[in-house]
Amino acid sequence: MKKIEAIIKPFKLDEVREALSELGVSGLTVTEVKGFGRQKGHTELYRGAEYVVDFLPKIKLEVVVSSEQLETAVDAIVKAAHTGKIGDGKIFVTSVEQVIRIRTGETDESAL
Ligand SMILES: Nc1ncnc2c1ncn2[C@@H]1O[C@H](COP(=O)(O)OP(=O)(O)OP(=O)(O)O)[C@@H](O)[C@H]1O
Repeated sequence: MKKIEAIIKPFKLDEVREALSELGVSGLTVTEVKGFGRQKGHTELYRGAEYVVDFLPKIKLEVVVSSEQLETAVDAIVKAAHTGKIGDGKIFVTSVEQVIRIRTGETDESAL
């Protein structure tokens, strides 16, 4: 199993969530975060306003998928979150050792 951590532009969240739902992804976690990438020192447009980039609001989306689903899920996120403009975000993939559904005690793929 793999955890995909995607830092995306906030206004892209609905599109990304929809794309993942279409793949049958049944759960995910979203956090409001702040960050910067290479654009530091430049300006970025956020909700119509130009910001001199310090820390910009971003969404961190975490989703754990089976290893077989990884590539399709990453592709879907990239496609949905892409604008081609600076600050589109980044995706980090890590391995997950164990998943447990607390209510039923199911584990790993059955618990996703
Ligand atoms: N190396 C990193 N480690 C942790 N978080 C990162 C890293 N790089 C980027 N991020 C996070 O991803 C967000 C978006 O990054 P961003 O798209 O600006 O990266 P970039 O490499 O500068 O690419 P681009 O040229 O498209 O702007 C940042 O605001 C930050 O929250």
